[in-house]
Amino acid sequence: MIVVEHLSKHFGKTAAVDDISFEVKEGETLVLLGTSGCGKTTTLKMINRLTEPSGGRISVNGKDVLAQNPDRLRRGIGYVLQNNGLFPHYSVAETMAIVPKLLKWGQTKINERTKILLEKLHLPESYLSLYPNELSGGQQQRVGLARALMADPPVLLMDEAFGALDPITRASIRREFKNLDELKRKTIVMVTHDVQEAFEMADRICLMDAGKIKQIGTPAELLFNPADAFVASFLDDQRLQLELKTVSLNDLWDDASFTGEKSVPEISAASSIWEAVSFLQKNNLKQVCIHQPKTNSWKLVNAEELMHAFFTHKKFGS
Ligand SMILES: Nc1ncnc2c1ncn2[C@@H]1O[C@H](COP(=O)(O)OP(=O)(O)OP(=O)(O)O)[C@@H](O)[C@H]1O
Repeated sequence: MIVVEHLSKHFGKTAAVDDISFEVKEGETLVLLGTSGCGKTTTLKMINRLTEPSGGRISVNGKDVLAQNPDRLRRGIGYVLQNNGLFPHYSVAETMAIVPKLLKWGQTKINERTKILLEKLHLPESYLSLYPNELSGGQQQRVGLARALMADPPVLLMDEAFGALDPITRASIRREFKNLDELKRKTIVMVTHDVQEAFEMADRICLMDAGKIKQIGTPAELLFNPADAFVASFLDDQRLQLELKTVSLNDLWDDASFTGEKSVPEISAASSIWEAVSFLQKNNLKQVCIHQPKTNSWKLVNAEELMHAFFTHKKFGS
């Protein structure tokens, strides 16, 4: 879907992006992760030509982006800006109508799509007349996403989309966004410097440093097969939490000695260990029943057995 080949960007003597190549498959979420100044935003902005590359090639859906009219290209790629990027003098309704108007949609179609997205993003219709300064950070974030989704673009670029939010709102909004059906169908490239966020949102992570790619792979690959010492140490501070979020109940299914028994409450085997333990804690439960949809079977487990299985799991246990 998106193919980046030998892409570079120099600002004077600074090589902001230095000969990087990667692909993003259709429907995949790729997270560009790395410390401040490593070239994430510059990479993202070259995909929709807000920044012109110094060298290399990018194609979206088989078409070279440099061969396309930049305005037309951008109308087909949703973009959620750092700190929302909402225009202060545009109401929510006007903000959501920006791209549809460029695409010459009629007012009825704009109203219909606006209504659908407000509902999906849990924004009341009464907000349509409000301006950004009348909205909370979380609400602004929802409007920023709604604006990017109006024309239902197949590709979405998100730059530190949750950056301006407090940690609790940030975690709950990104969980909500991850489960939005509108986002599940899209090819997404997302920039963040937040490791936990990257691990929660990504199908694959592209870890960058000083304009180069250090490793690109699934969260589990980066955690359990780091390409080098830089990758390992980048994740070290938060390793335990990341492992608990990455290893699923499915991963432990075969070698854990849980009791096979059907009961309620139930949790899917696709859930992470972190989700299972949080579920037990939040609901003040001693045991939870794991459901394995593939074989339609169940296993009963308590928190102690779960943690024991996690720490003795053979494939991981770094
Ligand atoms: N317009 C510009 N002019 C000059 N230098 C720039 C410009 N944009 C970015 N840079 C430089 O390029 C490098 C990469 O910047 P970039 O914004 O891509 O990093 P980043 O990883 O997204 O960082 P952050 O998370 O802080 O946004 C930095 O050294 C930055 O100072």
